[in-house]
Amino acid sequence: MAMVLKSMAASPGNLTLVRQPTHHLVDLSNRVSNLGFSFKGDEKWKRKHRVKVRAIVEVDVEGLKRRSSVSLEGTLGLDMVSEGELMVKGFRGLRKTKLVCTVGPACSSLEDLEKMALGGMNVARLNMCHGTREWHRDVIRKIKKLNEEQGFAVSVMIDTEGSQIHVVDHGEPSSVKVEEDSIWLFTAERFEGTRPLTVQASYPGFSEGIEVGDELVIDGGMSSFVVIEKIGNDLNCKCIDAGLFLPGAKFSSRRDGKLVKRNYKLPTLSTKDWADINFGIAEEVDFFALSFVNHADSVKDLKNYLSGKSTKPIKVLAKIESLESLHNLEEIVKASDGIMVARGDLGVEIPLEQIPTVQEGIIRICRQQNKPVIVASQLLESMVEYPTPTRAEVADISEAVRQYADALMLSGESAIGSFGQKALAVLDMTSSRMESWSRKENRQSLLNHHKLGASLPECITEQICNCAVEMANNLGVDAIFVYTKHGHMASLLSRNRPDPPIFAFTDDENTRMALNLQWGVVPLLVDLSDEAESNISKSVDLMKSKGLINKGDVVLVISDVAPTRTTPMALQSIQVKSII
Ligand SMILES: Nc1ncnc2c1ncn2[C@@H]1O[C@H](COP(=O)(O)OP(=O)(O)OP(=O)(O)O)[C@@H](O)[C@H]1O
Ligand SMILES: CC(=O)C(=O)O
Ligand SMILES: [K+]
Ligand SMILES: [Mg+2]
Repeated sequence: MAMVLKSMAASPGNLTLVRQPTHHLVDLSNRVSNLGFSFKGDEKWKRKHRVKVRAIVEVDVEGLKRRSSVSLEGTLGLDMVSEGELMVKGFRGLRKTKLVCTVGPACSSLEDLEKMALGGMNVARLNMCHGTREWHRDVIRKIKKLNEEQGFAVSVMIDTEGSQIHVVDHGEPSSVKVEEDSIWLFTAERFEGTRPLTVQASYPGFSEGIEVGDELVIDGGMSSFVVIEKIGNDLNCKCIDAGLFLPGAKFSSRRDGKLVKRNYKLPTLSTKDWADINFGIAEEVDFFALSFVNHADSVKDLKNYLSGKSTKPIKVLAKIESLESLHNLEEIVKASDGIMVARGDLGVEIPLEQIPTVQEGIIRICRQQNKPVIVASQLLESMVEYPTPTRAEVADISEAVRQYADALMLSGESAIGSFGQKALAVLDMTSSRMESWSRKENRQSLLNHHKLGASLPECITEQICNCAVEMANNLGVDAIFVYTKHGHMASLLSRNRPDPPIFAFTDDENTRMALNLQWGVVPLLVDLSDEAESNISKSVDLMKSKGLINKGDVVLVISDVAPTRTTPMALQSIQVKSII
């Protein structure tokens, strides 16, 4: 696969091209979104002078030569990665599945973050389990700087530490081998240094509800013990399945093969979590991912807190990673703005073989309830160390895409791995390939048209979106345009997983950043007037002038016009426009 930059011309002005694009083009395969163009100089100046910079790019994808003119003019409110991708791959080539990357020491420099953004990162995740607040602040500011100065639109997510009874410290910095029949003491006692065959639990009440004869399963099966004696809060345990003890290992307990429900009455949000939430509010992040949610109430509490405390509407995602959350799933999904299937900790709490069906069930409920859903953990675990994925990992990613998850997430692969960008490229390529393959199957029936709206106007909006997607698919239109203030119609369209991409025009920056997580939605930040027709013609003209839509393209347009003085009726419509 070869890519050659043919020619490039910049209009006069004090704009500086700071990097030659060829370097990115060569090593990042067929993603011409990875153009690597970046400009010094401030955004306002560029907008004011409507600077035009065009590059002619010739791409040789599997023997098929395509020539494209890539416009880097001012801003259409379309992020530069989507714009580049649209130019080269066309409407059908846009990836629908969104990508979330955990930022850690391996990718926290400005340069690495830029490469991740170019590689298709839609959302950057910061795990508050690690690093200092200063470190996180620095990363958030770098991402915002890249967005502002280089035309990216990467959203920021803060993932809380949460208060799970988790860590069992065995006193060693690395893993410890556990021999069959060896006897170990699990204690909540705090002591300096190490004692042989002794592990410290992080919480005094860790053994509550655990009885003699129960099984302790470490990290979902790394090793297993049977409880032979209970002395106060401490447990004497015999290893019945030899294996490993990793530092910070987690455990679940089972009785007669069934999980023992443990009710530690720990708050979902600890004091430290609340401080991290305040930090996220101050830094104006876009999402909070709430760890170890057990009940809808903790989601509601946080949402209430945010509505009083944050001027910016920050979305709250609930992480499903406990047995209890599965019992309260529907309520939690209803209360949240989105869900993360946190398979890492979930695999400690439930038998591993249940994860695939649980994942599919969660995705189905999320789609029914119209909430975006992220599939997380171990998607490309082997790539933390190796430059290629296992075939099983590629199959796992493909299955999550086929199940129509909104987003896929990298954890250690990007945070600490040696091949973070490559792992991102694997996610990108695998999901794009699976999307185009499964587009041929009509999966709309899977939705069973679960009715969401309670009031008539809500039902009308929902029906319009359902019908619009059916029409768009049947007509084979190139794109769907929707004009939306809060992103509701865009998400209702996305819920139906249409064949064409959904371009969501909004004048609200927060809506734009929130839509980054929704399947198939390309959010654009534009000025919207009360005049629906003028909004439509303005955006079509802009896209045409930038060569993003062409003569002969067919676009399905959904507009939702609130009543005004001149038009006292609310009007929702579907139009089909042929570009001339
Ligand atoms: N900011 C960071 N600083 C240092 N290491 C990090 C950071 N973020 C992630 N890591 C490392 O990457 C690994 C995987 O990251 P991740 O945060 O996704 O862990 P996780 O255990 O899956 O998440 P959670 O703690 O929410 O269950 C962690 O074990 C940690 O070693
Ligand atoms: C992502 C996360 O928290 C987990 O998988 O446990
Ligand atoms: K976390
Ligand atoms: Mg977790």
